Amino acid sequence: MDTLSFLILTFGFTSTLYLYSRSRKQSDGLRIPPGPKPLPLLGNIFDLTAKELWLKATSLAQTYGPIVQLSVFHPSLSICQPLIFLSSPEVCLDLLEKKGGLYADKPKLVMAGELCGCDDMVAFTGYGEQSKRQRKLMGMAFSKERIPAYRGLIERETVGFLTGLISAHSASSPPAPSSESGIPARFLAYIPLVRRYAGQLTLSVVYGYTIPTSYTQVVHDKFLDMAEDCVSILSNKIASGGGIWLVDIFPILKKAPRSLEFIPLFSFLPKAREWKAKMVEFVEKPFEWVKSEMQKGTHKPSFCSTLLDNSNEVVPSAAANANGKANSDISAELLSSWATSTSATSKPPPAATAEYAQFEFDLKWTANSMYSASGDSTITSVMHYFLALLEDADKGGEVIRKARKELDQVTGLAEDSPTTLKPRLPNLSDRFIDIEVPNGRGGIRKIKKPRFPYVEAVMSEVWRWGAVVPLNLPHRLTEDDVYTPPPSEADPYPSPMFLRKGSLVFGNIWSILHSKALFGDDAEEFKPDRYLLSQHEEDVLYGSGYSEEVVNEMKRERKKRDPRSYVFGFGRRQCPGQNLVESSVWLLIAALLSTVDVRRPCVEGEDGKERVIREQPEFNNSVFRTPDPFGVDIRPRSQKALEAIMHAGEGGEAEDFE
Ligand code: HEM
Repeated sequence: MDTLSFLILTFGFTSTLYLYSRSRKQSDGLRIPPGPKPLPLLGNIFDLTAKELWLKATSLAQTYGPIVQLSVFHPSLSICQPLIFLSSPEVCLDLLEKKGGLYADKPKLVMAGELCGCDDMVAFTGYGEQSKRQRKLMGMAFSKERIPAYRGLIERETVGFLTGLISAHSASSPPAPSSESGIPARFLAYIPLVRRYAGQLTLSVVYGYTIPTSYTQVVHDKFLDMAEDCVSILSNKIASGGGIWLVDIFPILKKAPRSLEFIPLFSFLPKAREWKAKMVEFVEKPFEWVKSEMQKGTHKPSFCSTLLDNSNEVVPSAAANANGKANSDISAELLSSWATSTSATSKPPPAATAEYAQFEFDLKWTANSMYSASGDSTITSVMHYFLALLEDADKGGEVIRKARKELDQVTGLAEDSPTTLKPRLPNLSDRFIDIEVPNGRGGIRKIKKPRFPYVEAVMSEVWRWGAVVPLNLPHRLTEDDVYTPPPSEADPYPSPMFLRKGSLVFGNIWSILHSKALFGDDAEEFKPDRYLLSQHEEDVLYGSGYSEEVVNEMKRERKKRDPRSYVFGFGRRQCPGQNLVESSVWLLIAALLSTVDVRRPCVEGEDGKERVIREQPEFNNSVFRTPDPFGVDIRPRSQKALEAIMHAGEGGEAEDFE
């Protein structure tokens, strides 16, 4: 298309849309959700901030109530894109969960999907056959039953991470140069280690790939670097400001000839080409690597290799013929053999059918989605832990003292622990104790009781206080909907609202997790004690003689104040990695609490006096609430703790694969 005809076509198209929209009935006489007044034509674009949009959405909810609508372009235009923010647990539950089928779709974004090549990433796939197939594959890898199989892997990486931390801070390390921010680099040394830990866990599980260097060496790994680059492009560039680009509203813009790309309006086109090339590489390279390792017979069993190796049992038509077994039974057996096996098997290559091609395509994109979604969320959780512990240290270290009181009884890491208790790191089998209590009806209730309630509370509070994905990921409404929200301070007598088909719906996780109504007036503070059970709750949940109804009612009540009910999103798109991070983040937090002290960095001023560096963290990522790098002084708590880490790193528990 030449430049002139392109411009004429674009002008004609937008004018037609505008004229058509002026006569269009929008809401069947019902009110649309409230929000700040949109500007003529432009709508609310100036209310959308690229930085910490969740704060803006929360303050709008205080003014307008738990459902707020902003629009890109004026709501009277049919080209307007409504953005709906849900800021209370009740409305998230009513819409995203109870009406889950209507709200499970994803926006079909021209820029992110078609132009940047992210259409087939799980978080972008529309609700339908493809997303169901992909979620089924992930369910096979990360169901609750599967998680114990990753125990050895999680423990090994936790030890590696601690060893790296200790070595980065040890006195014998060469003095590290100062960073650009003026903070000596050794106080920032934990960041590449967290990144490596998060990446390595998923690389092992998904692709069977092990980064060749140890945690004590500086690491630039091809797959890790690629993931970091692409996830940063995704969340900071492509999805910045809600992920809506002008080309999403006017798809015709994508056809602009290259000769127009020097105009700022069309600068998205060369960017999209560059980003797409990177995304394609990010999906293809690790998957091709697994296949080539399999051909050589040198692969380690992983999610990809197991499914590829047994594709004739997983691909639907083959599975239907295989001994008459249902597909899901075969899958469960198959994955169980993978996670416990340590050696590679080799089978003849599968037949090249359309179904097989579909299976490989799904597998490749699902693997990539798990890999890209797990990195930043895990890194962000760990950084929130360090931020919280810095505040705790400022206040005298009550959190760490209470947590250690519990952990030391098992790990023997206190200075006054009995000598009969061999000092060691915590491991995943320490987490729960199995108890059996009479259920009040002559039977037995089997319960997994947390052994360290305070450590559990620290993890819950890290997730609540930090809010890893504060605005959730956008869902798309597939049909017009009518909803009356519950009364709120801002809207005490709510009337029914019209929610338009095609609206993008954001669950404002941040506002829920920081709600005073739910968590009290001290909701802004980091306070794990808020989750500790009262004596009555302890009796009902773990004591004998209470009926199932009473126990279940108490569980329901506690669930409302459990951050896990919100941090992993809602309904049919809820995070599939939750069970894995429940274990990995728990162990990391328990191990850090047990073994290392966390303080604000100190530097020597020109006057020779020590100066504490106090940084105010900035949050510039628009999807994850990842703080910009901040300095932390991390040291082993004691000689005993140091030896426990070094000993675990030399072998011992860390090699204990199940
Ligand atoms: C603390 C860690 C994590 C947090 C807080 C978290 C949170 C979330 C949230 C809020 C969503 C959006 C849910 C929605 O749209 O309603 C999501 C989606 C997703 N997460 Fe996670 N996540 C974490 C770790 C992981 C891990 C470890 C994996 C994979 C191994 C993973 C894989 C995914 C995928 C594939 C999606 C897209 C699901 C879909 O659209 O159907 N996440 N996560």
